[in-house]
Amino acid sequence: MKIAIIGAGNLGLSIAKGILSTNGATSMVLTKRNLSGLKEIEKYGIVTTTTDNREAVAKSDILIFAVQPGQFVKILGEIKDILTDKHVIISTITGFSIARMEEVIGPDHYIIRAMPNTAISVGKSMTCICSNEKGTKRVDLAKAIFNRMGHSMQIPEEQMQAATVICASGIAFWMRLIRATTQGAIQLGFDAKEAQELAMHTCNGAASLLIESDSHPENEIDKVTTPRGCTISGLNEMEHQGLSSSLIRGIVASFDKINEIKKG
Ligand SMILES: NC(=O)C1=CN([C@@H]2O[C@H](COP(=O)(O)OP(=O)(O)OC[C@H]3O[C@@H](n4cnc5c(N)ncnc54)[C@H](O)[C@@H]3O)[C@@H](O)[C@H]2O)C=CC1
Ligand SMILES: O=C(O)[C@@H]1CCC=N1
Repeated sequence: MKIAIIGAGNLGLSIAKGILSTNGATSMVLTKRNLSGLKEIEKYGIVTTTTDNREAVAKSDILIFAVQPGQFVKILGEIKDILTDKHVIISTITGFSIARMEEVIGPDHYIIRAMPNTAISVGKSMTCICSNEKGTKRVDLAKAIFNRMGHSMQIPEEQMQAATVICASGIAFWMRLIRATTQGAIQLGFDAKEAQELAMHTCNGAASLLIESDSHPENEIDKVTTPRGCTISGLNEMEHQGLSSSLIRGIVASFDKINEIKKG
């Protein structure tokens, strides 16, 4: 697969690293306005870098756009006349609808919107996908690409904003929970490095338990809460302090904000 990543910033570079670590491309062209931050990744034989988006599009079949929303219209305008049937167009741009893309490049292209997260760099992204394709050929290809670097789910376009909050911003939410658990472990006597190791592997174990056993969180909680034991004491105190409530309210605040940004 010949892949171009248009806009190799935080997300674009994470996707590039994920593709490299899963041998997901035969060639990869990365574009950016200033190429100095791409020196490391250029050392991989299949990677080339350029500031020329048209060159990247012409050399590739799969186009992954990862620029800021304000930069996108200009870039689409720049490359629209060289888009062909061979191209699979994938946009990761937050809040930028398929209809708005069609306004710039025309209605005859199949467009995929994908919302990955930065864990894509280590092959563990939760990526939501939607498309204007009537069939499934390109969506299946996009799913195959993102499934190599984690897990994907096809959703209606109306749910992309919510998916952004839960999956893309979600990385930051989970990081803060891991950080807080680490701080608790330090207070209980572990040094900072050990504390983080305990927190992140326990978090990984909790998610893996659910993924691999198809279980429900409360089912797993019941297994570790001894009557009158320490787990239920800790859990109940966390709930008295508003743990679930603050997480839900944070998610809703994030969703309100993303809708406000979309309105412009
Ligand atoms: N950071 C994240 O976790 C996620 C971000 N997104 C979305 O992905 C997009 C990119 O986000 P970030 O990577 O955080 O932004 P960023 O600002 O780090 O990266 C954008 C890159 O595009 C490059 N660029 C600007 N104009 C260009 C042009 N004309 N040609 C080629 N490259 C150009 C910039 O040099 C920059 O490196 C945004 O739309 C964001 O909403 C989506 C999911 C997750
Ligand atoms: O914080 C933001 O607005 C963007 C969208 C998802 C990740 N970063």
